[in-house]
Amino acid sequence: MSSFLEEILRVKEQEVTALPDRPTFERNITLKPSLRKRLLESDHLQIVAEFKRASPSKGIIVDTLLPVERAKRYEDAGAAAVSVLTDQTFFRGSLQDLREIAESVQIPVLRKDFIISEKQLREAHAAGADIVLLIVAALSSERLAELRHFAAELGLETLIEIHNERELETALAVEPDILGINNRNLHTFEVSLQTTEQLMTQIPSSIPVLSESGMATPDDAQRVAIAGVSGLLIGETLMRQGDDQLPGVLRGFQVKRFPLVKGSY
Ligand SMILES: O=C(O)c1ccccc1NCC(=O)[C@H](O)[C@H](O)COP(=O)(O)O
Repeated sequence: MSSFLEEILRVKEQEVTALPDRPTFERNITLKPSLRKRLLESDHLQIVAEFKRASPSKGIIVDTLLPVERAKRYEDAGAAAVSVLTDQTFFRGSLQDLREIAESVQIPVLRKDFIISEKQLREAHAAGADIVLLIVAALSSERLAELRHFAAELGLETLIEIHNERELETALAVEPDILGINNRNLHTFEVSLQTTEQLMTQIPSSIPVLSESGMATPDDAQRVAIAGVSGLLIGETLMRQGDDQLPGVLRGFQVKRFPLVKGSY
């Protein structure tokens, strides 16, 4: 395990210990339409647009945007879902960001965090998330299976994230709703789209795949589209766009899928 991941998991263990078994608030909105379904049915790459103030690799990205305002702009620009980083210590996010966004948009909302406990899943559900991230590198295969199962019981879709072949095997064993290939190396923070290109050769076409991290231009989207992904998870590039530029930039990433899905020929 990378030392960064070890550090973040130490902090998560402490946070989880302090969490109540059951959230002190209840979900007050219904679940949104399935992202998995949209990924499977669309003939263009679908964009999961991330609300990301800061990151371990870049420090502060932008701290002047309001979560609800930006999420609504993502939705208006055609994003398929909003990803909300809820980690405070390393990404300056919060569960409050997620609650506010989930109450304000009609597209599904992903809780992007380092989830290691059922408590966090209950909390995500109560706050209004529709999808949760489970990172294979952060969990034993047994815990991954338990958390995946519990998320399904709550009605949450799972985005199961991998970085390499070994993690792919573990992820496939738990039948992910959506598979995420993260192009960012957790040891060096370097980003390489080759990670997506290489792993896509081993993934059955029945599983919708998001390529995550490092998407800067439509050429990047085209590259991973050719490899066969169904969508992209994009944070920094979208966060850095002004309101006027955002729709055009987001549209630029919505390139045609390969192989073209049934009905789109
Ligand atoms: O973004 C980071 O620096 C980072 C470092 C270590 C673990 C995770 C990290 N980011 C979480 C993500 O997966 C990204 O926020 C997401 O894929 C979007 O990436 P990008 O488009 O490159 O902002």
